[in-house]
Amino acid sequence: MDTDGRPKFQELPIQPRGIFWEDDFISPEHEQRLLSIFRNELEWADRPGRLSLHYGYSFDYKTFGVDPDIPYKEFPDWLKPLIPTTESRPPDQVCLQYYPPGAGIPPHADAHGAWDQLYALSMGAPAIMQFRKGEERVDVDLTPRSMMQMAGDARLHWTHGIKKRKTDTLPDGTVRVRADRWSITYRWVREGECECGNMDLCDVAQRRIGTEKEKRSLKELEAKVATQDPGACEVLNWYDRSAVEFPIVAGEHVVELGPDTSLTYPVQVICGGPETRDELVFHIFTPLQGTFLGFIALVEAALIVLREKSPSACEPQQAGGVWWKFEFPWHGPVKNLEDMVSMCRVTLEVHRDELVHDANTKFPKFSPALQFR
Ligand SMILES: O=C(O)CCC(=O)C(=O)O
Ligand SMILES: [Fe+2]
Repeated sequence: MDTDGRPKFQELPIQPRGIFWEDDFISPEHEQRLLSIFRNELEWADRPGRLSLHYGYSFDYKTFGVDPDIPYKEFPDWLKPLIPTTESRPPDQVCLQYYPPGAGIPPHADAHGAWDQLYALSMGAPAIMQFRKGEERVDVDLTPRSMMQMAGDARLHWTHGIKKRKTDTLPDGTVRVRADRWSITYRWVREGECECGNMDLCDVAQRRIGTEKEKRSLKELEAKVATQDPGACEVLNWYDRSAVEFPIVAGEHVVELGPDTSLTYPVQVICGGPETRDELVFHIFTPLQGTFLGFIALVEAALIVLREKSPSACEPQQAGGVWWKFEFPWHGPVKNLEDMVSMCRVTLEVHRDELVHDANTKFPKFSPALQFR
């Protein structure tokens, strides 16, 4: 691949096919200047784990395309020279991510329906990315200053992820300690539909077969939601495993899930208000129909974790106004529930009504106004 005169941008001779690579996309001096900007000039959320900042367009969950209502966020000056020039136009969405030691990203395939091309630039400390397909595992060392393009099989038919751990073991047995890593991922909106047909990984393929079931189950689910019995533990009973979609449920709060808005699932959580003081009502809304099966697994995994960590938290009478914080460092359809359970972070905060405001400030992501228009 040498479309713009950069002979170093070459496909790695490994499975999965489709990983194109360029070492030294930036110089060590350039990298140092960037790290200084990332460390000193950017505003990062104050919480542990992987953090993200977004540039360019935002994603609209209804159309699976660019959201015309969210203004385009110009690429900052430091970002402009880092844009790959191997595509015919600049990327539509760019995400800068910070991985402190121990942070990772669960195995996933970036949404096929929304995005076409995908590139990632690595900076700071190296980390091993694992590609997976069925039982196959392939480790790729994301060395600093390298630019990787995931195309073809690597993009569509294998998942990729970075284990959440503090060391990586190299092929020669050396144990390498993780340190701060930054990556920039670049995404181009897909024009047309993904036709890969991979039922495990493709949200388009899943949506196509899910649509029929959704229509059938929608009425029934609407009725269920209207008369639903409040209580967190009821959530699992709200859905019929064969049903694919919940109807839109009016709610007050939207929680961001996933590493960036492109891959974020909006979830509406209704907390006990004055009329439902001692009840916990937990509503889930996702217009991302194709990935909803994955989403159900996600919620299920979260609840398993939640029960294990604090069984009594599931008792509605103890709630009296509850803020649920679901943090899933995950996006894309779920294949492996075990991975999900080990990766998802669920925080349950119990508040009295008068503390709701505090919770809002503490977790600004709960505020729909801040996060989603
Ligand atoms: O950090 C990286 O290099 C890749 C992150 C990633 O897979 C993603 O954001 O989808
Ligand atoms: Fe990814």
